[in-house]
Amino acid sequence: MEEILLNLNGAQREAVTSTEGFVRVIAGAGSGKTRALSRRFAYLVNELGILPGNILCVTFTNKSANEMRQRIHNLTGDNDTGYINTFHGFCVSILQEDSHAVQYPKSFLVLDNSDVDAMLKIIYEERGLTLRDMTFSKARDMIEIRKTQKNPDYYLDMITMSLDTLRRKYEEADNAGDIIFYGYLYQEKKCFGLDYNDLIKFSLYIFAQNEAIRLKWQKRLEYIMIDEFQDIDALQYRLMEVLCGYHGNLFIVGDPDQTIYTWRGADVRYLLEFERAFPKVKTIMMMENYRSTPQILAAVNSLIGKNKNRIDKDLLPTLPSGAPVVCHHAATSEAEAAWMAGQIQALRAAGAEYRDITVLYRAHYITRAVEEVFLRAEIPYTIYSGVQFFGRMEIKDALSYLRMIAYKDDLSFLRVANVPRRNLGERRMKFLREYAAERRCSLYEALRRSLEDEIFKGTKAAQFAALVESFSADYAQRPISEVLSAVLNESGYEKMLRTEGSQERLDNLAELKQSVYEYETSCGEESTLEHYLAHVALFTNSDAEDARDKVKLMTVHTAKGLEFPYVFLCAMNEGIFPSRKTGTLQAMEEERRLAFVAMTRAEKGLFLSEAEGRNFDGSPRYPSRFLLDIDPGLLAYTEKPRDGLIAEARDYIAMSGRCLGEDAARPLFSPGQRVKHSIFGLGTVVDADRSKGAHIVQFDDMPTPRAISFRARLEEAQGAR
Ligand SMILES: Nc1ncnc2c1ncn2[C@@H]1O[C@H](COP(=O)(O)OP(=O)(O)OP(=O)(O)O)[C@@H](O)[C@H]1O
Repeated sequence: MEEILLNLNGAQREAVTSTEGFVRVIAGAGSGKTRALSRRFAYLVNELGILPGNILCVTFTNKSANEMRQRIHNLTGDNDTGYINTFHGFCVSILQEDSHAVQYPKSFLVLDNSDVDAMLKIIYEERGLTLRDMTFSKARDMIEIRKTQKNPDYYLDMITMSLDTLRRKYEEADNAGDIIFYGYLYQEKKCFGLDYNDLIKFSLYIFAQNEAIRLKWQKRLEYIMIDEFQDIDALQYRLMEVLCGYHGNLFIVGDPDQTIYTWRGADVRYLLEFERAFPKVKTIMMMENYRSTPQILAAVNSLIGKNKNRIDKDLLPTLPSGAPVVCHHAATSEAEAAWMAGQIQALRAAGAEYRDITVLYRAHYITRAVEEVFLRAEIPYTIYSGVQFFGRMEIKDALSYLRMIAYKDDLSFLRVANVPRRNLGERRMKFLREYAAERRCSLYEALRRSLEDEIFKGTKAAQFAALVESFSADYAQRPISEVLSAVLNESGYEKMLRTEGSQERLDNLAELKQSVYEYETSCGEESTLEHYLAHVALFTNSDAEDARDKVKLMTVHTAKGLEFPYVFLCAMNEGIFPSRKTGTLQAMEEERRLAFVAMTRAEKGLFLSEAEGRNFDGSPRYPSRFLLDIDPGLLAYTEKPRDGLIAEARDYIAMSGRCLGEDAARPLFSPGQRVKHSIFGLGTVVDADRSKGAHIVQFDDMPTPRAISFRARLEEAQGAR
């Protein structure tokens, strides 16, 4: 008993030992939620003698489920760790046992995105649809929306209709939306496949239809615990309600400030209104933070305090004082990365390991500059979310186009000849391979010589050859950046990505173009295409060995729930973080929570940075509003942005704030209040006009009043005229 409660504070002990009834823990970042949750599991098993198989512990990701399983195994020594899983994972357990109730076999398939795409491909081919009718990514979204919102009862078709009837429904569909939707349902049923929505819907259906099965699960789950409750969605909530319906022992933990999945249907109200939904709810608050230094906590409290829709609560420090939060402004992304590299080397010199250091960012494409600098500085790193920049499909494709122009080699040919589709499939490739082997020439040469052959009728082989020839003829006289842009355009490659709706890939290509441009401007005479290709080859080959001591690079979403001794949060610029896609006040608050999640990952050191430069659309890059949100007294600047830049940034933010409707919520100066303008000096507010977005001010040194836009900052002033 003592061991289980060892090193827990009062609130944590209470959370661990309050086993019966409905318990809600509202906890701050780093306040030991995970510790409390795993100890509670151990307490139930070791102290109360509950069987692990009668406990359900729901986590947000598979990764945290694995970690939780490990922790609980260490605490209980029991190999049976019960149901520790995500909601979807748990539904797989339900269906593996009870899918017979819907006439599905135990061996049903759980579908992932690539399975869905494969099904879409069949439907498009069968019904003559093209990406012009709907891109795959749009089709996947459409299916998701129909399943969750428009046709929430769709699963009844899957369960109750015979395969033939479902097929007929698909065949009778006459518009792209219906064809794709019913085609997909048919394909799913045909292979007994279930996607994430189906897993929960099917489980709920079985529970609703079959009381015996429902009671079996309800009785089995004597205790239910749910982590990251702030990100629960409606279906998951419904499932939870059913599952706890017999014993009524439900324990939930969440932090409203860490809601970052609203865009996927999460609803923080389930956490905030929990006590209204269930009887006799006990609420425990955990605000003491054991992770970060008081300096880091002061900065994050200052940031999250700027969100208007939140319960006011500060994280309370428990650790001794540490280093100040460092903030750096750089002239370019490269300079920013170089600064980070310098700081990392300094941390190493002071005794830190590379593995203690993590670089966080909002969007994948940010890693390009960081990776280049780290490679040069020989800082070992590993990317946790997604693929390394130069290993990404679209980057490899784009570089292969360049190589095709310069070298016409077989590898590049194989990579791009049929991307986008030119009808050069396996049969024609085989023909080229045989031709090339016989005549000892390259595949491209083989193609060029056989363009007239019957086999290439109806293909775009001739256009491809013409493209390569025309670029080969004059690339040496053109800047590489221009060649790259032109070839991505004329080859149809970018168009293909646009039709697929792959915005992230397009962003990555824009980043590649930017890097080529920087390479040209910094290399002078040496900047030939061949030189450039040799230069990037170093990056593409660099993912070989896997030593353990490495700096980690990951997106903020991936970092959820993790902690690291030193955190670098980079590219803190408007348009990146907050993302340029942020269109509403709510979304902006979610971005701020995301920044909060990022910063609260840091234990000993937090380094914030941003760089001037241009966005992909050519607009200037400003420091992020999230940096400006933090009380400047809490940041130690190694290099501060110019005052002019900060003023421009504030203007920009004020303007974009108006688009978000921020002004509607902004407190105004009231008539009679004294204010100070940076140029006009002291004055008295006559009126405030929201529709005009301006205060009317009578300045002391002016004969008539002026309307001063909300964009200009007026400061509160004391003293009568
Ligand atoms: N009572 C305690 N005394 C000392 N250290 C603690 C205590 N509780 C938790 N910790 C430590 O504090 C850190 C944060 O704990 P944990 O990871 O459980 O937090 P969390 O609430 O899940 O965080 P987040 O929501 O930010 O991901 C861990 O390093 C943990 O070991």
